[in-house]
Amino acid sequence: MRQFSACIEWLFAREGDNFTDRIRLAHQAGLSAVEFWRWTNKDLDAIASAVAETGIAVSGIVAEPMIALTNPANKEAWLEGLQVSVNVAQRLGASVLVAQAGDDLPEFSRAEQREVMISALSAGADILSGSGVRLGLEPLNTKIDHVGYYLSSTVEGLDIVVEVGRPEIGIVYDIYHSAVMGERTEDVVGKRADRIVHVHVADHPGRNDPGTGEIDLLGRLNWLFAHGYSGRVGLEYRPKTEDAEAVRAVVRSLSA
Ligand SMILES: O=C(O)C(=O)CO
Repeated sequence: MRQFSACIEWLFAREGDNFTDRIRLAHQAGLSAVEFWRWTNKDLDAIASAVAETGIAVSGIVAEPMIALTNPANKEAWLEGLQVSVNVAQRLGASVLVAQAGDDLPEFSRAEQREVMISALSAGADILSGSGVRLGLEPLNTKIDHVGYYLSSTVEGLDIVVEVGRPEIGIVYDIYHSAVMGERTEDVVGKRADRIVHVHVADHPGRNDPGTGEIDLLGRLNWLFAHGYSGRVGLEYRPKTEDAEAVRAVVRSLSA
C-alpha cells in the first residue's frame, strides 16, 4: 500500500497550536508519517515525545545548515552539520535528509559549482554510510518559488547523484517543482527512479492540495511506482482548508 507523509510545515498547522500538536493531528487523521524542514529551530525533545506517544514515523527532515553546496567555502561547515543532522535523524527515526543545492553563484561557473557539489556529496556519503539515513538533493523550480537556485533540472540532479555513485545519495523528486519547470516525469526520470529517495506532491498553479490544479499527480505517481520508486509520498502543499477530511481525501485520491 502506498505510504504518505504529511509535511507539517504546512499541513495540520492550525493557528494557536504548537508544533508538536501537528504530529498528533496527523496521527489522528490516519497518516503514518510526517516530515518537516529545519530541526535547529524546533523543540526536538517535544517532537521525539510526540513521535513516541503516537507511534507515527518521521520520514524526513532537512540537512542543516542550509548553506549553498555550490560554494566551496561552505564544504567543511556543511559536512560538520551533516554529521549532526544524521544524529538528529537517527534519534527521530527519519530515513531521509533533504539537501538543497543553494543558489547559482555568479563568481563560479556552473561546471565549477557542480564539481564542488559532487565533492561535498561524496564526502557526505562517507558520513551517511551505515547510518540508515540517505540524503536527497532536491531540484526546485526557478520560475516561481526559488528564482536563482542552482538546480532546477531533474536530469541534472540525477546526473550529479549518479556521478557521486553512492547508494546513500539520491534526489528528492518534487513533482510540483518538476511540473512547474515543464518536465514530464517519464522523460526526466527515465530508468533512474531507483535514485529517488523521496517524492513530494502539490498541485499547480497555487502549490495547493492535489486536485486543485492541473497536474496529473496520480498518473505521475503511478508511473514512478511502476518504474521502481518504493518510498513514501510527501504531501508538501499549502492546504486550502485545515480540515483533516480534506487530507484523507487527498490520500485516497493518490492511492493506487
Ligand atoms: O523549499 C521548497 O520549495 C521545497 O520544496 C522544500 O522541500
